[in-house]
Amino acid sequence: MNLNVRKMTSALVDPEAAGKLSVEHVTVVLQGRRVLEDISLSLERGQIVALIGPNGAGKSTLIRAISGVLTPDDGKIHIGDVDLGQASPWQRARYLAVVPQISQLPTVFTVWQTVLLGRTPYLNILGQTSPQDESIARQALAQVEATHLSERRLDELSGGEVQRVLLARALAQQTPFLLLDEPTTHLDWQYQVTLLAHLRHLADNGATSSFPRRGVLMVLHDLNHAVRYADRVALLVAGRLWAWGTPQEVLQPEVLSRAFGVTIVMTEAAPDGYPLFIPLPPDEDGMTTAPGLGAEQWLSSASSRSSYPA
Ligand SMILES: Nc1ncnc2c1ncn2[C@@H]1O[C@H](COP(=O)(O)OP(=O)(O)OP(=O)(O)O)[C@@H](O)[C@H]1O
Repeated sequence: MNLNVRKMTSALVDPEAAGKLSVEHVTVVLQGRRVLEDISLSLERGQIVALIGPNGAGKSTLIRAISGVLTPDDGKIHIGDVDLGQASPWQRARYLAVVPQISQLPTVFTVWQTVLLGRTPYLNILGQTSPQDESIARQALAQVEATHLSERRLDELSGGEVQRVLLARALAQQTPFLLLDEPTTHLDWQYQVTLLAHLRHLADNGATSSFPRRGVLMVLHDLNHAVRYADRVALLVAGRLWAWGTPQEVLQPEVLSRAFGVTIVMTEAAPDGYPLFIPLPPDEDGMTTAPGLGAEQWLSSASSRSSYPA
């Protein structure tokens, strides 16, 4: 019975036709607190959206609301014409793959079993994986350079290795949209930039020619990654969308300093043409100021000196 329902809902899913994920006026109340309030934003195929904001702002909650782990108290989330609130978990899994924070993981599986779980939405009526599923899982592991870890258990891996395996599972799911909650946490600098460049490639070209242009929504704490890799930035503060737009529009030191409660300066361009964001250490009163300059003066001079590449 259940299997037939699965077959029917699968037939209704057309991820290829899904061009845009829309979050419309979403509010989430947890234990009587409005953790998200009237959030609206969108993610198109081919785009990377960075979700930034201080601890506790609601970033993970928004990822959980979009992925269906929790139900918004108000508002809607659509992919194309599909209302995700009405979609079965099976349908959602054909549209969205999620890379959660590592702390949310079961660790008893091997790497191979974990990546193969990404093929669950495509299993045949007997629940078996096909040679094609296994080939796709192998490719996904190779893409994150983790083939050599296949037989290891997740609880035997370093944080960075687990992060890459989770990305492989999401890639194996072959969905048009990817949601990643702090994907660069635990990764060393080489793997951070490799991962982000790979996500950029997935957004621009897709993993395979048969599945082009993904939409990527990711929580980032490093503003220097957001400025380089995102097409749009959503700044959440205390459950509200403080700013939404291009990196040039949102990543302004005055806005960021107010949002994070620390003086953030934007310095001259790095060799690749992007500005650098640096939080200043607090002084004895707990405030942060630039050495030798008042914060305001520093911020205005930093703004006027900094430029974004075209
Ligand atoms: N199940 C829950 N019940 C009650 N409150 C919750 C629950 N989950 C999260 N919260 C609260 O909701 C707020 C937003 O949490 P969330 O994890 O979305 O923040 P975040 O922006 O992802 O933070 P961080 O950067 O620290 O990961 C926090 O104040 C948190 O304490």
